Amino acid sequence: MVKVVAAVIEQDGRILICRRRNKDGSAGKWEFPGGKQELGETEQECLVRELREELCLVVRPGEKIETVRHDYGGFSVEVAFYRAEALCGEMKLMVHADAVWTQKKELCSYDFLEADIGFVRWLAESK
Ligand SMILES: Nc1nc2c([nH]c(=O)n2[C@H]2C[C@H](O)[C@@H](COP(=O)(O)OP(=O)(O)OP(=O)(O)O)O2)c(=O)[nH]1
Ligand SMILES: [Mg+2]
Repeated sequence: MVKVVAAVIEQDGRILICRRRNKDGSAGKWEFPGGKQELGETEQECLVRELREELCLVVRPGEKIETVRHDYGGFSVEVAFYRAEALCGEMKLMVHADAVWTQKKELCSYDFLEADIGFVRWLAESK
């Protein structure tokens, strides 16, 4: 079971989502920025590190919204979705093909990674 932490960064009713590069697994799918938790690292530390590495953003982790387990057939993941606040940094795409600040209600029109689909539906309906 691979443990993954992902960030839900909301600003002015919009949420930051990122598109995976074609060379990655799950090519071209949309996701919340984040990545695999390293040994000896807390979930919050992982979130801060991943957002710095992937987008050059300094974030402050907020509440854990939900944990989702998903079997991709061959490997399974446990994704912890955290709210996060972007403190500073100019966003720069280091690993993703694209990033979009989407309206919450438009979230469902993006082709997300399988593990995220239920969560995305819930988030799109949330206030
Ligand atoms: N970042 C992220 N990964 C997700 C999400 N949903 C989901 O199933 N995953 C899966 C895809 C990957 O199999 C795994 C970790 O993804 P990752 O590619 O971001 O890991 P990483 O940043 O540490 O990258 P790497 O060092 O392994 O290249 O979690 C999500 O919303 N965000
Ligand atoms: Mg990642």
